[in-house]
Amino acid sequence: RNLNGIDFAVADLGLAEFGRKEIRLAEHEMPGLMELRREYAEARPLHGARVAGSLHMTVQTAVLIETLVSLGAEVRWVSCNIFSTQDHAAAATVVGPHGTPEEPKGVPVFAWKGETLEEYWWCTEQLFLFRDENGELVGPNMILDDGGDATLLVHKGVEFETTGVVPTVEDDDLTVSDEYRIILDTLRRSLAADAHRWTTVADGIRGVTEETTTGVHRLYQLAEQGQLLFPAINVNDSVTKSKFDNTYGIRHSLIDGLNRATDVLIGGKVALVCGFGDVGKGSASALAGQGARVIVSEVDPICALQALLQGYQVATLESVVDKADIIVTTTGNKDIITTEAMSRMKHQAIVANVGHFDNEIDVAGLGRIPGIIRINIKPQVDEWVFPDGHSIILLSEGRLMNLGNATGHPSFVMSNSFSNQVIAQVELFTKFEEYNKDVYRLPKHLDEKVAKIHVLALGGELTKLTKEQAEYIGVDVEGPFKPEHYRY
Ligand SMILES: Nc1ncnc2c1ncn2CC[C@H](O)C(=O)O
Repeated sequence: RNLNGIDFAVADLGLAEFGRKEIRLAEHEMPGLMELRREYAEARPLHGARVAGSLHMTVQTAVLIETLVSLGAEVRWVSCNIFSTQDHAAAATVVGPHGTPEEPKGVPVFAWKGETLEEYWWCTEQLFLFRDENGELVGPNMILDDGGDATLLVHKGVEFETTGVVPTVEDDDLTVSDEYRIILDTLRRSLAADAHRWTTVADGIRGVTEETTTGVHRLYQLAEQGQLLFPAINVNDSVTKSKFDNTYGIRHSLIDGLNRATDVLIGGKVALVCGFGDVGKGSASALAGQGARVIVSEVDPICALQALLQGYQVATLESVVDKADIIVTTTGNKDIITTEAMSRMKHQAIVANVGHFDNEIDVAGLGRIPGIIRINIKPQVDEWVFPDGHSIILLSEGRLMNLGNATGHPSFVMSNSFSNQVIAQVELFTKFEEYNKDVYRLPKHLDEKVAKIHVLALGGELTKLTKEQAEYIGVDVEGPFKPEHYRY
């Protein structure tokens, strides 16, 4: 739809008032973003920026978007997951703080909870349709990505425009996901309409800032292959992002998701956590905190040793999957939970994924088991009954369940992550000539700056180094306090 010159596709603009109330409450919990608004209010460093954002359209993201706008940016937004949008936040973002549902004054958003995959990729295409002052179509000059889907569309678009052809895949080729077929169809239509569209878009992009582990992995792969079309800042590996959001965010939202989805008692149960990275660590501690007996599976001996020394049993999935009541995947890898594993699970075992993509659990394979029955309990909660009568309870169809079954990480922890996003957007937009087509991280002093805002917001008191102490450990009184290789 288009109202007052703003194009958008959201569930219901009537939810905007409710969304605005929750955004206002969230602002109080997001001191990093509010501090950056104050600091940059004069300079408006993002004036002229056209930011295409693909990141879960939640209340917290609405505060991020309105921070980017307050720094001068023009923004278009989609969610990066078909279940993660909070419809009232999407509505409030379109209406804006000073608009009304009849006369919106906010930001174009194309996102609603429960999109089909076709709708998801249609939304992602809308992201790139900015208009200049003459109303002419113009692309974004910045991407803010979470998982890399927006970046992927541009890169695949350029790849196929270069070769002049979009590959066709056989209908019975099971190695190609339904989702990738939709991406190919999207780009096939795009090439037919304009064979230079994505090349033109890519030429106009100064850089991308990437939110999450999985998206960052994709960027390093593109950079290694020399195929990265523009500079990238890896926001995920700011310490104040991955050591906080990934660990303490999931510690809050995994339990939230399990409780809203199943209300099952977690205490006394056996919980299998696949992966003991930043997300696995937060997941394990949350489940242990509820009284579950936590077993961890890991490929990396260092993470496995950490799990053992924190008191968790470390075993292979195959050896314990028939004893687990709750199974959570956090690996960022694929094919972790196979149909064979699910066929051996306890009756009504709960299967949940908190990795970015849905390929950790073989949901497509589950649907192909002869005689399998899917019983929808409620949105994003399905019971899958096997021919032998046992069933598993699969959350959010194997997609991110903390956002699908609950509302994702809480505001305060997202304030850390999104402060890094805003700083990274300003850095790349204003200094893009200083960057090559490679992947960068923010300097440590900015990481410490984000941390300091949030320490003080929680009433923490920082101790100051004396000049002598600073010299003794070879740092500046004001930091950075640690060498690059320090691991926190
Ligand atoms: N509340 C949230 N708003 C936006 N994104 C969220 C929220 N909770 C988790 N995420 C996912 C982003 C996270 O930083 C990641 O790494 O994927």
